[in-house]
Amino acid sequence: MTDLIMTIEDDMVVPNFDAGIDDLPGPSQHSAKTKKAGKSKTAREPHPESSNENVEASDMCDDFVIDLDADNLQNVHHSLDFAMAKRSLRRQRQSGNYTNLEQRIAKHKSKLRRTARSAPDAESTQTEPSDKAKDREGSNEEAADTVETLTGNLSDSSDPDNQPDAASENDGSDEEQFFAAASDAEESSDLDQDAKPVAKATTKRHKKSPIDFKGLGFGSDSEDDAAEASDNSDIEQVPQSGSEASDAEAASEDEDEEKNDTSDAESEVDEQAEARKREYFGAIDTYTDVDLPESFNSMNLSRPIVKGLTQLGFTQPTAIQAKSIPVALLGKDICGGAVTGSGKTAAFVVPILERLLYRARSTAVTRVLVLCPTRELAIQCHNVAIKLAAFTDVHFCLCVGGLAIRPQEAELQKRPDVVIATPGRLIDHLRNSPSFSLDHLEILVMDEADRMLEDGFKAELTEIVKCCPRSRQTMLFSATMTDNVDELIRLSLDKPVLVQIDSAKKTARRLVQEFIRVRQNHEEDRPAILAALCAKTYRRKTIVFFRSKLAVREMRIVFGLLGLGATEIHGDLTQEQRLEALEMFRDGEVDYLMATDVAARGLDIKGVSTVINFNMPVKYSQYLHRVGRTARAGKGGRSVTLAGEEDRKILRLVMKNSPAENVRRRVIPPETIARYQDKIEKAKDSVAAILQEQQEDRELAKAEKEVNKAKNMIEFEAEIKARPAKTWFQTGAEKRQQKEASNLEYAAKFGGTKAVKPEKKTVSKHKKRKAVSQEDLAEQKSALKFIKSAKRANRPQRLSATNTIQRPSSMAGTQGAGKKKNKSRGGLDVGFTEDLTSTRKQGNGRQTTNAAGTKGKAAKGKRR
Ligand SMILES: Nc1ncnc2c1ncn2[C@@H]1O[C@H](COP(=O)(O)OP(=O)(O)OP(=O)(O)O)[C@@H](O)[C@H]1O
Repeated sequence: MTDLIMTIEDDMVVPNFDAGIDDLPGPSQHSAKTKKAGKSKTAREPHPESSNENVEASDMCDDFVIDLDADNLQNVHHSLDFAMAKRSLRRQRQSGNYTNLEQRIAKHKSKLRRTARSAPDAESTQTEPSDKAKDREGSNEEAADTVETLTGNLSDSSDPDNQPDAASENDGSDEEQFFAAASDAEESSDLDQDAKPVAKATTKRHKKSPIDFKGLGFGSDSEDDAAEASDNSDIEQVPQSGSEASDAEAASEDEDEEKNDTSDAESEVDEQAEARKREYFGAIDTYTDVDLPESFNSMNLSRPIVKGLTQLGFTQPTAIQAKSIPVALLGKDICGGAVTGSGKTAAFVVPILERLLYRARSTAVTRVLVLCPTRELAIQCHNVAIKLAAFTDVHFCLCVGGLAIRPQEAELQKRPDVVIATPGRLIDHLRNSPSFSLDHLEILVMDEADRMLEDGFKAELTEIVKCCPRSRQTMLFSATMTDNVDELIRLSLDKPVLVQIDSAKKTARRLVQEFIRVRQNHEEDRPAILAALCAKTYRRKTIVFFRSKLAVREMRIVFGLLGLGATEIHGDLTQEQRLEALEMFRDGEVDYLMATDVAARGLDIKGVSTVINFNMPVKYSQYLHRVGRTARAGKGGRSVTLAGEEDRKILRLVMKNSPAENVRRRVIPPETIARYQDKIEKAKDSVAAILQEQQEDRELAKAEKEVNKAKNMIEFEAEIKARPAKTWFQTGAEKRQQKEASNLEYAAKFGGTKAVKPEKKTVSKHKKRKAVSQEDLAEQKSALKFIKSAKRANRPQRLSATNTIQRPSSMAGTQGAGKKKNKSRGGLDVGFTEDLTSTRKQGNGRQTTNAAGTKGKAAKGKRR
């Protein structure tokens, strides 16, 4: 490929302590040229995103990462060249002689600890209370309650009640030792960390290890492990064992064969991905000479855009914005990657708006298309775009599935400047909405591009891309981008610029990740662990992710019975119910949002303090997106994952890609689990009854919908028959097939992840049908029969380019969201959005949470 390719790399953001970093021998993946350029920038002021300094530094020196302030780091580098030492250590280890060097490292580390202890507490000067402080608040609240539960959560080793159930575990000693270590670490994080953050960082940083499972209590149960766990229990000793652990090769000496294999496989996969990336993006040359803008004002943006940004409180660009906006304004294709919550939405919306300010206004055409993988994400993106464009005359249209199609068609007929859509609905419009086309498209954006490529949208995307002019500018953004370079080639980016701020495997810098081990024979403990966690520790704005919809429904009922306000979001709900649930959670009406992965990507809900993974997701990228719902926009947050034995691979990736001081282990004492198990057991019958009731509700609602549909068909038969028959891009079965295939492809390519099991759609449908009463079934059948015959009657008619059949206004009036018809286009945009989000106004059977967690009476009342 002869394209001129430019890449902006991590080291373009200059951390506070660049001098120290630059002194390090650069890792091999950074070209000498880039390093040199990085050095030349050391005098520059810290970037607004310099809060990312440690993460970025860790990218540059992936083996030794120190979370220190500039002075300490310089001390370290001046006194010992760690990277060199590490290499020698490795060599000496191979020859069996490393005592001397280890002693040297140990000496320097203890010196470092001494320095760190005497160093002033940088973080304690923060105005915002730290997460730890907030947790401490929680702890105090808990103290009045069943204190042992909270301390139990943190496994207070001094409390006999909090000791692990030795009888039930075969590795009591190593667990006990480890609990002590975890407990110490956790408690000190609550009580001491603010006082000694540097000391903590110093001692724990060396635990950064790709394969330090023992550190999390996931190691084997051998005596050796127990001994090592014992070492780890003394936090001051961690660096010694940790320094070994931080060296992937060295650590592999202590790991079992399986771990070695996986580690090798992972690095091989990484190398392959890197090679593919380089092949596609060509020689890595650079943007290092470009002065990155440090404020929006210095980006030469127009006044209306700056006003929009200011109104949203965006004064300084985030790193991804600082790097990609200037490139996007040049009209170049972009492949942008930055950690979750880093402001990628504005990174593409701002240049779009800026460019649209200079559009020819004589003819209205759709010039920009933004594709999002989920409806909620598209709605959110639409809202952000409207706010940023508040002082411009740019018009938007939202086209997402699950909402009335007619109002969207009406909007599209007005040829909005920007269409924000989900792929399926967009294709529907492209095929069936008269006069809508992408012929004049200038910019195509794909948010969460990797998800769209990997998750069954590939064919749809290809179809959409085919409909766009080749001359367009294309921008792809995601927090987990790089694995899909092959797919990006297919999307024919033209001379793309890679704007990769953070590694595609990194979590947000201020995210603390906790793990709770669920032993092989204790899988049934999960509900009790979750209930205990939420009832006692994580009481506010918490999202809980599950693998299945049934699990979401069940746990929501359990939460209701335990008096915990929760709502749910998953694919079995109508779009209105999904939006309703989000709104309730956003507004703080409930504290818990129980979700499947439908809510894992992109959602930006202010103040989410905790994300809990009831199960570890099957892909590491899913994990990153899930935990990315907290710790956004530079704020702190916490994730808690219930990890089983089968989750080691993902856990290993977490360990490898997160600063060690941000990874914790949490232990919940068996008594607490038993207590909550008891409560859940007692509620079992109620849960079953409520589930049954919900199932019946759903079936009835479905039947009601079909009947209404049939009524409409009868009432408007002539008009409906006169319409052109819709054409579909893919059948449901084809789509499912493709999703399975792409998941398998992903698993085969990138290993370390499992293919998603094919959905058992037919079985569940069958079961559902069984549950419906005979009467409803008969009603449904006759309605469906009628619909089918009406459709059959329509079949010969096909959409043609010249077809301009007008829909009867009476039909448009039946679509709830389309009722508002503002005269000005701007008014329409806003009204449309309001209609979408304010589902209450539409009487859509708001989900209310009562003690039993059942859906609202509104729906039932409506039915009656
Ligand atoms: N320049 C800025 N200054 C302050 N806050 C910002 C800025 N840019 C974005 N934000 C805020 O950061 C948060 C995250 O932004 P956004 O949703 O665009 O992140 P993202 O990178 O797309 O996340 P994800 O990968 O999860 O989709 C939002 O609440 C947004 O308001």
